[in-house]
Amino acid sequence: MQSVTDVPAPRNEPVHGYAPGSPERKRLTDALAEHVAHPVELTQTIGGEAVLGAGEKHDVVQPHQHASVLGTFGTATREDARRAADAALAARHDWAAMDYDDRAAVFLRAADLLAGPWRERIAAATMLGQSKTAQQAEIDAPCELVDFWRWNVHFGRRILEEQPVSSPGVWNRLDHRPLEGFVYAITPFNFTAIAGNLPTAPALMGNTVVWKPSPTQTLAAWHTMKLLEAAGLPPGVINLLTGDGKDVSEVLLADPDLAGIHFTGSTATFQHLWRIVGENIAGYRTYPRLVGETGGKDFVVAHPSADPAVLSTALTLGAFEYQGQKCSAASRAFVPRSVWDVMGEEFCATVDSLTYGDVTDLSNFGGAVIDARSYAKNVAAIERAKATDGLTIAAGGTYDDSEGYFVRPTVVLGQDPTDEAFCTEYFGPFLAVHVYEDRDFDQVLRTVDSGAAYGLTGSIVATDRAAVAQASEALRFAAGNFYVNDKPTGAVVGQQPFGGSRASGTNDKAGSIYNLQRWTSPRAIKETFVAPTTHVYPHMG
Ligand SMILES: NC(=O)c1ccc[n+]([C@@H]2O[C@H](COP(=O)([O-])OP(=O)(O)OC[C@H]3O[C@@H](n4cnc5c(N)ncnc54)[C@H](O)[C@@H]3O)[C@@H](O)[C@H]2O)c1
Ligand SMILES: N[C@@H](CCC=O)C(=O)O
Repeated sequence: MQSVTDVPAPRNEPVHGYAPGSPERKRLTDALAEHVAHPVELTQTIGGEAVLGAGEKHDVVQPHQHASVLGTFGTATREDARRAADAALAARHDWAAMDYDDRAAVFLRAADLLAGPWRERIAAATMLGQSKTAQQAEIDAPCELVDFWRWNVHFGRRILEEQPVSSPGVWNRLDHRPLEGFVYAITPFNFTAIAGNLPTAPALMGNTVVWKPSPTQTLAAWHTMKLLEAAGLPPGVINLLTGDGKDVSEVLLADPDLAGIHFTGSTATFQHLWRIVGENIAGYRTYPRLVGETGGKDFVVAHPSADPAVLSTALTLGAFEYQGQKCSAASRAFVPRSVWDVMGEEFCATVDSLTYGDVTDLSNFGGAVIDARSYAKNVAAIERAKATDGLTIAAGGTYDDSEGYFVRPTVVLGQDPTDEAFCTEYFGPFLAVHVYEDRDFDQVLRTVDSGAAYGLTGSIVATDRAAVAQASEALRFAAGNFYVNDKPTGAVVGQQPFGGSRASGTNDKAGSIYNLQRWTSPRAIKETFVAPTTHVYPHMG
């Protein structure tokens, strides 16, 4: 049982601007130079020990300059996976028995280290390894990861506080136990904060974890692991394995002690993992908790009353920040003809003016897409658009991978809102726009709702309040995060709990009380102070 004390009040980490001449800009450029000058051996952490993955070796490169190697890892083997699961199970008893405050203190200290002395090291690793600009890295890690760690401690405490009523002579309690076994955290390339949150949220609630980050995010993940160790995380609580995870899953998904999967990534990968768990279901000690936040085909719908400047900015930022590689990125837009006539041309010119380049040149708006696979997928989408009747390239449409995986921000006008461009997640800087007749707003809302399998984020841009209310109701199940007169990206922990349903995931809202609840298995305890000593009821005479 855990005691309940006050924890520090959470607050959102302020976002640094890195303006020319600022001290944080100097620290950031120093950190960038340090990473580039010293490629690292990206070891795993198993039971607190640093060991190189025993399998095939891979380089982590700068996507905007793919000849530049930042580090090398070895793919985790089945043996590595076995040792990691054993280490997690060995650490489980002591970690679960530790008071909540002691566990929380590790993550609060990690948050303060990241907000302070580790800030630029992790931000620079995120910029270089994942091709993020200073702004995009800043809102990811440090800021969002600091927020996850601080807010989770606050939410976890609220869960412990949740206790039943007691009737006279009886004391009822809830013991918020961790799950029985280990949690398998599998994380995506695009957010260092998500990668850091997925293993630590279950750990805060007393679970021990095997963490498998994305190969292309390994540099920042490795530094995050080192930061957690510096914050006092005991050996074995989180065990980091490198590589693509295929062999790891063969071992861990077949383990009777698999107690949960904390996943963020594509819909296809999550469905694959779920399928294997389903096949193995009779072999587990307990039903594994499956928490997965997955893909999106996020919409912006404009009403004829929309402010053209608000719409244009929401589309530019929503679709093209971080090269469209946010699960929340606007990738389909529905714009009334009267509004498009006002803002369409200027919007496309703005998109064509966006600079994508080397992210160490802080004047750039964006960088490259993550790797050759993503580049090929986006090139294919652009070429298909060029070759398809009814689709027209209105901005961008070019690409070049000679130095980095660069795809120009691309706007495609589509007459048919059911075309593939309006329902497939390309996960790149590709925005499909359908211009509709002003009178067809009702029909367009139905098309948006049924047009894609996902349900992650979306926006309505309108000044007419009745239109906002109509869209909010018509699109109630089309997005787990719904925005009014804003871009559909940029959720802040503690302010807009994040996640979606349908093909976008289990909607357990990362960085919220709902998510942390999934990592506990409450035990109800009833204690009777003066216990009955007869089985005879009054009515029995
Ligand atoms: N909804 C959200 O909150 C959210 C947030 C970020 C990203 N995403 C989604 O993530 C996707 C992009 O990320 P990605 O390209 O890293 O996704 P991905 O599915 O390719 O990979 C995600 C993780 O799964 C691992 N993986 C793949 N197969 C595996 C297996 N058999 N066993 C174990 N691990 C395995 C990968 O190595 C990686 O670590 C997009 O679809 C995006 O929408 C969703
Ligand atoms: N939470 C982020 C998206 C995470 C997915 O990539 C946002 O709201 O933009």
